This record gives sequence, C-alpha cells and structure tokens, in this order.
Amino acid sequence: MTVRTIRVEGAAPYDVVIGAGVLGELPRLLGPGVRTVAVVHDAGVTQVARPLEAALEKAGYRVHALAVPTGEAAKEVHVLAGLWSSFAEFGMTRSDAVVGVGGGATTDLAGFAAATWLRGVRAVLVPTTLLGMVDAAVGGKTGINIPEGKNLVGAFHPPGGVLCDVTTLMTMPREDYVSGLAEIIKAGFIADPAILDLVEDDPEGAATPSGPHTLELIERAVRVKAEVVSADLKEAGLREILNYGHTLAHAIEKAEDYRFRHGHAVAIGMVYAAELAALAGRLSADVVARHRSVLAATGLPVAYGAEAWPALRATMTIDKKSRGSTLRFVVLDGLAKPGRLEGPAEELLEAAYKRIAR
Ligand SMILES: NC(=O)c1ccc[n+]([C@@H]2O[C@H](COP(=O)([O-])OP(=O)(O)OC[C@H]3O[C@@H](n4cnc5c(N)ncnc54)[C@H](O)[C@@H]3O)[C@@H](O)[C@H]2O)c1
Ligand SMILES: O=C(O)C(=O)C[C@@H](O)[C@H](O)[C@H](O)COP(=O)(O)O
Ligand SMILES: [Zn+2]
Repeated sequence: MTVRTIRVEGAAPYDVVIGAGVLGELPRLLGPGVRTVAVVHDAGVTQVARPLEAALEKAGYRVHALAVPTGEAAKEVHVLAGLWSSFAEFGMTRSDAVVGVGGGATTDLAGFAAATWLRGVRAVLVPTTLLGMVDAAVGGKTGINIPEGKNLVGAFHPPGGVLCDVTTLMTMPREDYVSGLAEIIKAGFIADPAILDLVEDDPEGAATPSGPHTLELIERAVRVKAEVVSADLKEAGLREILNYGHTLAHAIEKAEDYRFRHGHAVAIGMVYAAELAALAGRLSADVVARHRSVLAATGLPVAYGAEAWPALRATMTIDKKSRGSTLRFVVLDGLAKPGRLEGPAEELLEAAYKRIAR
C-alpha cells in the first residue's frame, strides 16, 4: 500500500496522510490526551463515519456522532449553532477534539466549530471528496456562508492532522469528483504545470477515482497547497494565489444560492481570470486556450449566462482580496507565474466577461 505523508509547517505543524485504507491512523493524529471526540459528519457519508466511530469507540474514546446536512447546506449559521449546543450538552473541554468527516463543506463547518468552541479545540479532518483532500481540509481556512456572500464568516484554524483515505472516493458521483478536479487544475496553472500534462494525457482517467494518475494528482495538488500555506497561513500575500478563479466563482455560487458546485464555479472563474489577464496584455492567447481545453476535456464548465453580469459584478466587490473599493484579482503572467491585477477598469472587467458569457 502506498502511503504519502505531506508535512504542513507552521506554529503547530501537522501531517496530511494520503493512501488507501489509512483511517486507522486517526488515533495517532488525534494525539495524546484526547478522550472524547465529536465526529461531525455529512449525513450522506455514514459509510465512512460509522466504521470510523466504531473504531474510535473500540480504541477507548468516548464518541459523539453529530450528523450535519449533506454538502453546502451544512455551511449555515443555524447548523453551526446546533453543533455548539451539542458540544455544550456533552461538555466538550479543551482536551477533547472535533473530527470532521465529509467533503469540503463539512470540513469547513467542523473546522470552524472547532475554531470557535472554547476559542479553539483540536480538529482532525477526514475529507471524503477529491476537493476536500486536495484543498479544503488542508491549510486551516474554516468558515460558513451567509446570504450576503460565500465564506464571509470564518477563522484560520489549522487542523491537527488530515487523513485522506482514497478508497472513500470510489462512491463519489462523477460531477462532484470532477468538481474537485478543478482545484487540482488550479494548482497546475498557478504552480505545477505537470498536473496539466497529466490531466491532458488522460482526461477521462482524471475524471474518475480509478484513473491511472489519481494518487499523483492528489499528491501534487496537496504539495502545492501545503507549500503555500506553510509559508503564509493567514493570506498576507502568497496564499492569495490559491484563490485563483475564486473572485468570480464565489459570486456565481452566491447567485446560485450555493447550489452550484464550487469546483464548477472555480473552473468558470479561472477562464474569466485568464481572459482578464489576456486583455490586460499579461497572458498569451495559447495559455487562455489551454484553460478552456483542459477544463472542458474533463467535463468542467467554462462559460456562464450573459444576463448574470450585473449581479456578479456587484457581488465581486465584497471579495476578501478587495482593499477598500479596489478589486484585486489573482492572474497569471504565464504558466506557474501568478501575479495580481489591481483595480482593473470596469470596461476590462466587462469585456472579459463577454468572452466567457453564453
Ligand atoms: N477551506 C478551504 O481551504 C477550502 C478550499 C476549497 C473549497 N472549500 C469549500 O469546500 C466546499 C466544497 O467541497 P466539496 O466539493 O467536497 O463539496 P461537498 O462537501 O458539498 O460535497 C459534495 C457532495 O459529495 C457528497 N459526498 C461527500 N463524500 C462522499 C463520498 N465519499 N461518496 C459519495 N458522496 C460523497 C456530499 O454529501 C455532497 O453531496 C465549498 O464549500 C468550498 O467553499 C474550502
Ligand atoms: O486555501 C485558500 O487560501 C484558498 O483560497 C483555497 C480555495 O480553493 C478555497 O475555495 C477557499 O475556501 C477560498 O477562500 P476565501 O478566503 O476566498 O473564502
Ligand atoms: Zn476553492
């Protein structure tokens, strides 16, 4: 069995463990002293949560299984409040831990619950989606959505460890799996173009967990993320590159009432950012074309409705990378050459949108 362990550095370094059948590592990642564990899990992934809870009980932990709504519906303040009430009910203390089991939505919620309970208890994350493994569970960004915008309430709270059991991916619906591929492709464009070669070599294989390069794609994307967040946990500068494509993506997700897959929105957002960079004279037409071709080859969307522009433009103002009224985009000056585009003219913003509008 191939197991890869990637270290994330920082004030409290932790491991991301990737492999088939690695869930047995959970007690090690929980660390010494933890006796009571709240297993916050997506109600739709009991096939992973139940055996994990049973194994923890067998190992002597007191386990509280807390199911949360499936997918993005978990990232709501009333769900978070429900977790706080449960923690209070069983008396979670600072020597206890939260284990988050599910996709990125669940681990964002579980991580934020851990960040806020008693001002911070240990969280160990067990992502069960591709996107969760390669992006959401790594790096300590936690949070929830509000009607006004995506992830507007949250905290930086790095986990104590991340366990990626790739066998859990086998039950993923294709659309959700491919959504995760968008974040892997993002890592390819901003930092590791070998990822793009692997996807282009076999787009069909890349779109399924049984593809020939699955482990390598996961490992490469996690390495990109780990390197960036190790250097800049709180997004003072470098970490912004992980937000490539997200300025427009988050606006699309809000416009869709958070019922649009995150990775799908990021795919469209990356094509938009590439078109912006091209119009600003910073990116060549062939790299823009490569965005469209590699994303579309895996089944990801690369266009969005023309009529949506005014609402999307308004929402983009509240993007976390904005400073005052100045919009700031992550753009590419070439493959693996991320830069920033600050305060682009309104005409440029709209012209780039016209190029992705359908
Ligand atoms: N914190 C971060 O750094 C970060 C990074 C990227 C994305 N995110 C967030 O992650 C979220 C998206 O994550 P996601 O794509 O994992 O979506 P998700 O958590 O909504 O899961 C997608 C769907 O897959 C189902 N699912 C989960 N595991 C499964 C399995 N093993 N088999 C079958 N079905 C399974 C879920 O029930 C859900 O229906 C968004 O909220 C996004 O904002 C956070
Ligand atoms: O880890 C980061 O930093 C990222 O930007 C990764 C993104 O893929 C992720 O979607 C993140 O949640 C977006 O963060 P936000 O700060 O723009 O809400
Ligand atoms: Zn993302």
